Amino acid sequence: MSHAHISLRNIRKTYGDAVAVENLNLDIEEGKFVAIMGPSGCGKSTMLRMLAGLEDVSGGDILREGQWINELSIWERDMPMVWQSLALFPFLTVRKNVEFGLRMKGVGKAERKTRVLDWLQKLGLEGYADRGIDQLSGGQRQRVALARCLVTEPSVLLLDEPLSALDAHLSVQMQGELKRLQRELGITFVYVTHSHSEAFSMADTVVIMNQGRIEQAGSPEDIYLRPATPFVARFLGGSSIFDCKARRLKSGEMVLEGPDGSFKCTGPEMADLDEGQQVSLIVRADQISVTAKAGWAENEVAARVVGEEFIGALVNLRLETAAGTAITVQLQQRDMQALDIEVGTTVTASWHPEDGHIING
Ligand SMILES: Nc1ncnc2c1ncn2[C@@H]1O[C@H](COP(=O)(O)OP(=O)(O)OP(=O)(O)O)[C@@H](O)[C@H]1O
Repeated sequence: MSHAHISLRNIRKTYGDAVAVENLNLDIEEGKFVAIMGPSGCGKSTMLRMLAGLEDVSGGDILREGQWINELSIWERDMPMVWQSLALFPFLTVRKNVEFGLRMKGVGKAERKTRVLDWLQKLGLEGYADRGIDQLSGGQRQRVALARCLVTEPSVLLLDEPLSALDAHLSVQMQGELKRLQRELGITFVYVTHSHSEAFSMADTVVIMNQGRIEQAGSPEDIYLRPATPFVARFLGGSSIFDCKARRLKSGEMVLEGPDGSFKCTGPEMADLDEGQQVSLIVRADQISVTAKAGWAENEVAARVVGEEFIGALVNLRLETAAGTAITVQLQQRDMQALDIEVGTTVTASWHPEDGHIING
């Protein structure tokens, strides 16, 4: 029987009466980059700390290559963790910081020296070996923290928001370096982040958590194109969510009806709907068009412009329907100028029936 590299089975963590993680099941394949996302307090760090052995589980099993590892110590698990605060020793040099893990493992002096130099080189730190930690930039410190974990050549690395203390430019640079290292070394990365761009640009699998549970786990494309729950669609942002009920017309065609009108959808999910079934119709911001006049498209809704945000060449236009549904539309700046609209203007938002995505509930 083949086993996932790491499996979490029905993992639960409680602190007194408070439940931090509940019924959490996840299989992580070897050499994959798994990003864990979710709102603050949803249990991301707790899950990572349980994997690392920094926190006991209250229930469930952690398996590695099919072996039960719940009771292994941090050192025996060999899944080091890099986190935002880095936890470097400020009184030791870069070289001594990186060497630390090898000393703990009882690696001999000569081998320690070679391996430390090798990793300092791999991370572009060879000129900094004898510097103190306080003489380094944020990005250099981040690399020292990574080198300190990677020098022990673990097959799994746990990372808790490792780039969140860096400025935007450095963070993007480190994202590229992290992904390259992960791919070249074939290490499994379990990476907690608040940043959508970090998760979606680097991960093979994105896991979205909510209130201690997993809402959806899948490829970035899957999660982006096919959010499984209204929560995931809301969490990712950039989509409009219409509450609807399925209704069969006299013609036999199924439509989606709600406070914002009656909409057509040609997605494969339509065939499985029952009359009266409650669904959420999700339409991405880049799939919605805005026109000044109505009567052009199959799916249309009138909405008032309530805000606009300029992001480089794009504009996020925020609209609200008479029923109070929030609609987000992404436009090119030049298209926005051609529309000649402002906050308070009423416009028509429309989309093609094949562009809607249906979620139960
Ligand atoms: N030592 C603790 N004692 C009591 N409650 C805790 C403890 N550690 C975490 N919690 C609670 O467990 C829940 C999950 O916390 P956790 O730190 O895992 O969330 P998170 O998703 O990592 O949040 P953030 O994104 O803000 O870092 C929270 O409600 C938190 O308050």
